[in-house]
Amino acid sequence: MPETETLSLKDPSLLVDACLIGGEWSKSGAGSIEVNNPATGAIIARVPNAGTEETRRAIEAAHAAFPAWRAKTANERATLLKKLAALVTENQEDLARILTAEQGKSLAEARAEVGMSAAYVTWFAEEARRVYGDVVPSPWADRRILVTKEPVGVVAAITPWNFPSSMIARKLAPALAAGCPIVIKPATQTPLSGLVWGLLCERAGIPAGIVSVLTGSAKAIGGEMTGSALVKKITFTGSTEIGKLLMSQAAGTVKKVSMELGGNAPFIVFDDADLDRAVEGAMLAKYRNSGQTCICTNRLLVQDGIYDAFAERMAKAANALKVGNGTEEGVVQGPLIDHAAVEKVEAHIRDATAKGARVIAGGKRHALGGSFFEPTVLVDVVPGMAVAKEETFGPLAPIFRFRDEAEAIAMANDTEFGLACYVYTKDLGRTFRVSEALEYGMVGVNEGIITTEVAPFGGVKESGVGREGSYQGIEDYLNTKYVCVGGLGA
Ligand SMILES: NC(=O)c1ccc[n+]([C@@H]2O[C@H](COP(=O)([O-])OP(=O)(O)OC[C@H]3O[C@@H](n4cnc5c(N)ncnc54)[C@H](O)[C@@H]3O)[C@@H](O)[C@H]2O)c1
Ligand SMILES: O=C[C@H](O)CS(=O)(=O)O
Repeated sequence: MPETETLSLKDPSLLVDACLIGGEWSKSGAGSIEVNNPATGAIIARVPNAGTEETRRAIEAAHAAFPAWRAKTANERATLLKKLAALVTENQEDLARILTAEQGKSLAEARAEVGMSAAYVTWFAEEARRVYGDVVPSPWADRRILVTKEPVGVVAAITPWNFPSSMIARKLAPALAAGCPIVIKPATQTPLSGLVWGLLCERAGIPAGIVSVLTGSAKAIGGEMTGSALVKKITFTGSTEIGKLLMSQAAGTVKKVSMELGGNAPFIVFDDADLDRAVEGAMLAKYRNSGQTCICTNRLLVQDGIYDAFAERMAKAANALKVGNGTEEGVVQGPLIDHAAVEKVEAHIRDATAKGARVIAGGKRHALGGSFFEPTVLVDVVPGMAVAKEETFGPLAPIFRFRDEAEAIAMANDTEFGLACYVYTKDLGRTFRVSEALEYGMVGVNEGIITTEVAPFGGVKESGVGREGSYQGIEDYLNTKYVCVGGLGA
């Protein structure tokens, strides 16, 4: 029987173990679900196992609250969102501790994620007041052409465990800014960072029913969200497999969809790159959140001339990473989310080494046990190995080699995914040639960390549909309306 663990919080009320449904805190559902700390296995909370009935109530409450919310001025919504951002910032330490306890990432990364969450809310508080329309020159003397933007209505959001706070922020903020209510289902593994959004929205003065947060059966909640005619948009962040399922379920009522899905990011290093900068960037792009981010590099493509030097430096840097409980000072690699994640990393290492790859750093479960894994580097990796095609989602850096620009581009694009990619070179012409040839939604040039609320985040191919963040991020929560005003006389 796992032990229980009490988190040390300045404000213990931020550890919320009930669902927010139409402004009411509820423990309704089929029993409860344990929330475990992946670093210790301890139970940190139990949350409701809500299902279809609770979801229906939340959707109906959102539908009822929508007219008054959309009738508020953009400035009134912006003011409430700024209060919400201030509450996130004021409680950053507690929110980070809750996040680390249920997800495992280091406290430093958890603080950064909470900071990014506040940044998304602040950004869309500002964007709320910039939802512009158009007045178009009319082809008719007696008519005028107006184009306006209107909130789509009730939004349903389903989010992943790897960024359990910021993935909610970059959906909740544009939805509310645009005038839409939202019903949120956080990941089963990390519900607490989701439920607390409901509490903070309540404390910010956002009206009852505008934000609901439900934990429980993903299939039942998702089925009600995608099947309800009252829900006008589905916004999902998670695996491509589940994204495709939700898109098909949403088709029945022709809902708008935003999909932020899986990745398989190539990290391309040319002979002329700044080697130290490339290794630094690769370490960030690979091992952030112990390799469990959608834009983590999944394949390192290194040109022949610097292959050995790059691999040696990567191995040295990987061996220097401190692995442990995210609350420990200096720890930069927490546990993987669960044992299935560990088994996937092991399967990719087994497959690659069976086909000729060599381990030059890590390569096995960490001595700490549980779901801790050694930061690993493989060399002599070639296409045809599982790591070339499958998203590892763990601390595994497989290094492929390439001869020239054309081969690098062909290797990088040889995947059904198209989320993020990285290119290291000092050559300006090559920067533009390669960036333009790569089939991805985002390109980091000489940078391993590219996420910001001001830029459009999203992918092409099977990495998704739509963009989050930037001025574009609010567009997905708006409908366009064309108004032709006639009978005006010459
Ligand atoms: N593109 C991005 O911005 C982005 C960000 C984070 C994670 N991801 C991707 O997400 C994956 C890892 O996250 P994950 O393991 O949580 O993904 P997942 O798809 O397994 O789960 C994501 C969410 O979907 C829910 N879900 C699962 N089955 C469902 C169903 N049948 N109906 C409704 N909801 C269901 C889960 O409970 C969770 O809330 C990786 O592929 C990663 O690349 C993408
Ligand atoms: O896992 C995917 C997230 O979108 C990571 S990021 O924090 O937005 O880069």
